[in-house]
Parts: sequence; structure tokens; C-alpha cells
Amino acid sequence: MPELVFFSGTMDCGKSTLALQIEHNRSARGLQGMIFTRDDRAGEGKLSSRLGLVTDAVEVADDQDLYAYLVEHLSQGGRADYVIADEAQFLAPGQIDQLARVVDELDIDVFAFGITTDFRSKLFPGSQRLVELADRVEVLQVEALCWCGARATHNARTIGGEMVVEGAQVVVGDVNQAEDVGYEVLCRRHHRRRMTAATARASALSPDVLPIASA
Ligand SMILES: Nc1ncnc2c1ncn2[C@@H]1O[C@H](COP(=O)(O)OP(=O)(O)O)[C@@H](O)[C@H]1O
Ligand SMILES: Cc1cn([C@H]2C[C@H](O)[C@@H](COP(=O)(O)O)O2)c(=O)[nH]c1=O
Repeated sequence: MPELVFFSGTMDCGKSTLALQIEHNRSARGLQGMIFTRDDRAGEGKLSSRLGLVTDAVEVADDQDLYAYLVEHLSQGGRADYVIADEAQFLAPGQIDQLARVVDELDIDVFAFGITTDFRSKLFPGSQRLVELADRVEVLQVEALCWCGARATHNARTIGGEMVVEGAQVVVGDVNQAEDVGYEVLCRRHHRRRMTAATARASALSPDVLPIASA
């Protein structure tokens, strides 16, 4: 039975790498995929991984009907044996419904990849719809780690290394961007305390936390 699968996790946990591996293994066996993405850091119409791999993809527009797009593609003699949708958190809820329809009415597997929650730990609307509709939600096996060594479960937005909680939900960016707006993955404890690697380092160096010598 074809499935809608949501591979979810924090930023930097290997989602795009897995998407590229699925694409590679299937195309090596003569299958042809339809690859959708939206706002990848590598630029328009790209699906890229931090491991350096990149492939071309269809850049999804705001009001694009993904079901209609596939029907049109197939009716013009194109093939689509499976669908990959990266950065799926940026898709509109209606577009996730269209992907579910692709599975149910066109009998095509859809593999969606995305972060579940934003920098305020609120669900992205597209991810919420995926959790509601997916046949399976898969958490990636390679865990991203918080600076403390615990599994990272949350995404923080940082400016100059400090966590911020105000701003637009969507700001395309990357981890390890200390100077500018960037992101850092944290465990829940440190996300709640707004404690990033930089602020933890700074407080460890602060005289306030040095052990007091007994007089
Ligand atoms: N230099 C490197 N050597 C080995 N693995 C790396 C390197 N850089 C990144 N990675 C791996 O790539 C993962 C990020 O992959 P990516 O597909 O870009 O993540 P996502 O799409 O989830 O944001 C990291 O968690 C890490 O395991
Ligand atoms: C937490 C958060 C992230 N984003 C953006 C930042 C990146 O461009 C993507 C995530 O890409 P990745 O391949 O999973 O690293 O999402 C955002 O716009 N808003 C947020 O709150």
C-alpha cells in the first residue's frame, strides 16, 4: 500500500541527506521520482544536504496545487513512481492534503521531510497537517545533540549566539551562524532556559558562578 510518510526532526539531523539517499536508491533501480522543495538554503529549485549533496527539485509556490501538478505531469506522459517533499514544514496545510490525495488516488508513495516545530517550539502549519494525515511519522535515527550532550529536540533561533523568541515564523537560515541570525538545536531543558552554547560558555566564565574559596 502506498504511504504518506513524515520524516521529522530538528534542524541538522539528516533529513535532506535521507531524502537524497531515498532518491538515489530508487533511481538506481530505474524508478523516477518527483522532488518538491521550498526555500532550501542552496537556492530555488534545489534539495541540498550539509554533506554536500544536492539535486534539482520543483520549487513549490504558495498557491500551487501539488495533486494537479502531478496529474498534469502524468497526463503529459511523465513518470512519477514516488514523491519526495523536502522542507515540508513550509508547505501550506492544503498542500499536505494534496499530497495525501496523491497517495490515495494516484497510488504513489510520498516521503515528506521537515522540522516539526519552529524557534518558539510551535508547530509549523504544514507539519501539523502532516502529523494529522501521515500514515507514519518517523523520527530520524542519527540524533542531533544539544551543547550539553543530550538529544536535541528543539530548534532555537539565535542572534549573535543568543536565543530570541520574537520574529517571523519563517526565516531561512542555518546552524553555526554565530554572527548573524542563525539557529541552534537544543534539548528541551536548555530551550526552556534559553541557554545556547554561547550563553552557557559565557555564564561558565562569569565570576558569579566560580566556586567561592572558603575563608
Ligand atoms: N563534515 C561532516 N561530516 C560528517 N557528517 C556531517 C558533516 N556535516 C554534516 N554532517 C551530517 O549531516 C547532518 C545534517 O544533514 P542534513 O541532511 O543537511 O540535515 P537536515 O536536512 O536535517 O537539516 C548532520 O547531523 C551530520 O550528521
Ligand atoms: C526553527 C526554524 C527554522 N526555519 C528555517 C531555517 C532553515 O532554512 C529551515 C530548516 O532547514 P533544515 O534543512 O531542517 O536545517 O527552516 C524557520 O524558517 N523558522 C524556524 O522557526
